[in-house]
Amino acid sequence: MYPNMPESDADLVPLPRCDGPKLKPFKFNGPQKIKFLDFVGEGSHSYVFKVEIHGKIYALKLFRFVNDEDWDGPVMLDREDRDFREDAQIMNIFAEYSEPFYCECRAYGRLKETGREDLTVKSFGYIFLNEEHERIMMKQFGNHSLYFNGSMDNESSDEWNRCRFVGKDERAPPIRGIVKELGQGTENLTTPLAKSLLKDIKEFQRLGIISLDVALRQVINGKLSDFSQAITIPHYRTNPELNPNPLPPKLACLIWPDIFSFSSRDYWNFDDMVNEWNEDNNGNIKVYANPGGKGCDPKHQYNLRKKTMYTFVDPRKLEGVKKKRKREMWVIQADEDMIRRFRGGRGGVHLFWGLRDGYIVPKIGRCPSYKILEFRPTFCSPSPTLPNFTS
Ligand SMILES: Nc1ncnc2c1ncn2[C@@H]1O[C@H](COP(=O)(O)OP(=O)(O)OP(=O)(O)O)[C@@H](O)[C@H]1O
Repeated sequence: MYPNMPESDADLVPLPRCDGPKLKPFKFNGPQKIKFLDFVGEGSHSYVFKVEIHGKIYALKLFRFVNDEDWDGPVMLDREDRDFREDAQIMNIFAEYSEPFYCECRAYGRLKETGREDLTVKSFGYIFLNEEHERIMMKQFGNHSLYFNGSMDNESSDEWNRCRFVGKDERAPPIRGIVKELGQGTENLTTPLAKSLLKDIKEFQRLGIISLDVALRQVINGKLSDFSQAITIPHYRTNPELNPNPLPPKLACLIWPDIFSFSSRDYWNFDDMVNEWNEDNNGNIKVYANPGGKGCDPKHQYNLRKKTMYTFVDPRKLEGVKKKRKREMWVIQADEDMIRRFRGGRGGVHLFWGLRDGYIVPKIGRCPSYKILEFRPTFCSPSPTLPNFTS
């Protein structure tokens, strides 16, 4: 699940290995040589440093080995008695799509392959920090109480998270990092910035990248810059073809409301960001995704007469990578139950997932919306075919 310490450059393959976009390794052109200059910031998944490599300045985001309950893997999703934590194979199937480091690799991979790196701060590839640099970094920034083993505010008391998957040589897996352009955060939301961020959210979604954790603290150089929770298509949450083929229709039907919920949530978070800014700063920014910034208040978001709900982009269509782009909203038929689930702006329909025959599948018995979906097959919407990025 966590890559082992590489024995040579040949081990540094584009990651993750699962279907979909990948990030290449950073090119050191020789042995790893990083000069740590400053501590820049931290988040729930990482510590970020200002570093110098070959005379150039970068931001280096080093990822924690977050607790299994805190990422979209079998432990968080399944919540049943069976303990997956020590099963590297099972953990890996999910991790390659959903563990924070891989989430970020996949999102950056998609931006690169589609030529849309302009949407965020530039990434120059991933690194595995070698033991010498880890020692130097921990010593140099000891005053920041760096703790990589566990989630923020919930650190594991021992090295278990990281060290349960040691390689043949018994060495702990390396700390994983992504080298990025060093930028500047902002505490100031303005109308032009809000407009530009809203436009960017739609662009990310058209490229099949959602769950953007939209918040002002994520904005670097005027761009959303944290993809540690991003879902990038193809993903088991969005693509039935990653599941047993053919996926029984009643399972395929379960998939899209989940992704509709994630897609909408990016806009609710955007509206929250604007509302919070206005409240805290006596501001008057009027840029909202949903009418009046009221999220999923049915009065605004739904046309109750026609019983439709919408979000702005169907990310599965990957319109952003096509030559002729359609700018259609994603409009769905809704029933009272679905509307009830979205009411209040934070709900939606989310699935539980599990493993069957090595594939990730929705768990029927645990799916709150199973009944609705089973009896209303019109809710099914086929997953579009993925374009071939290499052609
Ligand atoms: N490229 C960058 N240039 C300058 N500062 C950065 C850069 N990337 C991140 N930072 C700083 O580091 C902090 C943590 O980064 P980031 O939000 O990417 O980490 P995270 O662990 O994924 O956070 P979160 O808890 O929001 O998911 C940011 O809030 C920001 O202050």
